[in-house]
Amino acid sequence: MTILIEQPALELQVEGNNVHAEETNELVLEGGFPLPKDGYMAPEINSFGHSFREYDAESERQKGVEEFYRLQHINQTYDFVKRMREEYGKLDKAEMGIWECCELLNELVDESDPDLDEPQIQHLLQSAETIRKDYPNEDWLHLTALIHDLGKILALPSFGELPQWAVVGDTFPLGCAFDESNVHHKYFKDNPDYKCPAYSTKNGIYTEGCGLDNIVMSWGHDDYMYMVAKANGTTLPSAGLFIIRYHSFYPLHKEGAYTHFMNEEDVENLKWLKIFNKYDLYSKSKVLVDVEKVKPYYVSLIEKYFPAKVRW
Ligand SMILES: O[C@H]1[C@H](O)[C@@H](O)[C@H](O)[C@@H](O)[C@@H]1O
Ligand SMILES: [Fe+2]
Ligand SMILES: [Fe+2]
Repeated sequence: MTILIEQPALELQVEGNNVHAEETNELVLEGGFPLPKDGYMAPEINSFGHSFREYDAESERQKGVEEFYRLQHINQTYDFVKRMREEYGKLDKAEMGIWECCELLNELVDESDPDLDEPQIQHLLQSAETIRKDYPNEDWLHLTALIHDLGKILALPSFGELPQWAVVGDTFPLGCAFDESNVHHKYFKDNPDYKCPAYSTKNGIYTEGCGLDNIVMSWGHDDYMYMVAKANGTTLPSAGLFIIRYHSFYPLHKEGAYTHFMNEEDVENLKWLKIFNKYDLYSKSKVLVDVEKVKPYYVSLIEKYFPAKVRW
């Protein structure tokens, strides 16, 4: 069922290369989900003058990004992920609040990202502030955006200082064939799993429709943050947790690969992930957010959805 509700129009806002088109005045309710009509006009080029996620274009970041994917594709194996899940599942690395964690990302620059070379705290706030403008009433979505990349602390010394190939970049399932839509797919041929017959068919060790929850994904900030949020009893809705866990799974949400593993709940949650993705990707900009100015709002959301101290 689709219900149309009148909504006040928002003004046109232009910030650097981010343009928010005038919001349409209709809010579409589909199966209980309020989905504003496509109001966000994404910029066409990134801060380096290229299209977003252009992995082959010659740019100042291209070489480093490709080398990143070479290492990631060789080293992420089924056994490696199992070990990581066990180690980080202990949540014995630190105790701290969510905002404190955001501040730790002040220093970290993501080597896998062709579109942004700013510290990660800026990316968190840029995506949260952009989605907040278009979805003012979905506060869970603002908080989801704020925390979706917090798992990148895995690269910091007190969290094991994992190499970036074990922290960032797009994610993909292990235990089945690597789909060709993965960026720089060619480097998988040097992954030990590539030669393992049990992992080389379309379904591999899984069955169709088994649900993404049963799939072993490459290890990184997504699965780690999902683990942390869940084990600490967050009250974020299931769509928020799904966004956190699969936002780097571009082969699925952008290319439509691996969709045969989804179950009904995944299909519902994927709708929100696709919305979120626009803000995650296209909000990347050289125009920085004033951290102190927006802090009180986000601290209030953290209090609503998380305990004061979180185990990491
Ligand atoms: O380079 C990006 C990284 O910055 C993101 O945090 C991750 O979610 C993406 O999937 C990845 O490709
Ligand atoms: Fe991410
Ligand atoms: Fe992100």
